[in-house]
Amino acid sequence: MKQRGGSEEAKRNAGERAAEFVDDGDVVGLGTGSTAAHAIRALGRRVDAGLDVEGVPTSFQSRELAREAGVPLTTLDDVGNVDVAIDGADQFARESGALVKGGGAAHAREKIVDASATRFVVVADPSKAADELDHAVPVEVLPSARRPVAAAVEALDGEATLRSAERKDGPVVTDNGNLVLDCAFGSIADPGALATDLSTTAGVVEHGLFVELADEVLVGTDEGVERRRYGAE
Ligand SMILES: O=C(CO)[C@H](O)[C@H](O)COP(=O)(O)O
Repeated sequence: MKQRGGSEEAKRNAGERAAEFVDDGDVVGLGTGSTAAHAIRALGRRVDAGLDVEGVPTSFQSRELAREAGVPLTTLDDVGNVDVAIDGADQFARESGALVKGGGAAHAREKIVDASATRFVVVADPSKAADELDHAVPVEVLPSARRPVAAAVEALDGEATLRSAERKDGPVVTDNGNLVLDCAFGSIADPGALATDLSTTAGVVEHGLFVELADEVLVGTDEGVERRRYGAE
C-alpha cells in the first residue's frame, strides 16, 4: 500500500480509535488508504473477539484488506446506507472539516459510502491539516472526457494533470475504469462553490472535494488522538 503523509504511529492511533466507535450490529463504511487500513485491521480484531458488524468497502484495496482481516462484507445495494464510515483524507480544513480525498483514486466510491453514513469519521495525521485547502483536487473523468474536462478546469483557473501509473506505462485507471485528473487550484477559498462547479462539468464522474460531509476528524499523533467535531451532533 502507498505510504502518504505522517508517521505510521500517528495513523495507527487515529485508525484504531475510530474502530472503537463501531457498535455491535453496525454496518461500517471501510475507507481506502494507509490510515483507514489501521481501522479495518482493528475492526477485524474486534470481529475476532465477537463483534457483529458488516463492512461496505470503498475500493478493491479496502475489500481485500477487510477479507484478510476477517470483516464480513456487504454492499450498499443490500443495506442502503451505513451507520459509521471511517475514511482517510489527503487534506482537511481545520475550521470547516472540508476535505480533499482521492490520493488513492477511490474518491467516487468513497463519496457514495461516506455520504450515506449516519456518522462519517475521518482519520488523519497532523500533516493533513490546513487553514485553507490547497491540495490538488483529484477529478475522476470518463476516458472520452479527459480533454474537455481539463479545459473546463483551466476556465476555473486550475491546472489539470493526468495521473500516471507508477508500475505501468500510461495513466491510472480507477476501479470504475475511468481516468483521474489532479487539478491544482492554489488556495481554495470557497470549496463549496468549486465543488458545485466541478460536479456540474460534463464528463466528471466525481471529484475529491468532500464539503460538509465529515462529522469529525480524528487526528492521530505519536502520543494519542485529537478529536475535532463538525456539524450538528
Ligand atoms: O482518499 C483516499 C483514497 O482515495 C485516502 O483516504 C487518502 O488518500 C488518504 O490516504 P492515507 O491515509 O494513505 O494518507
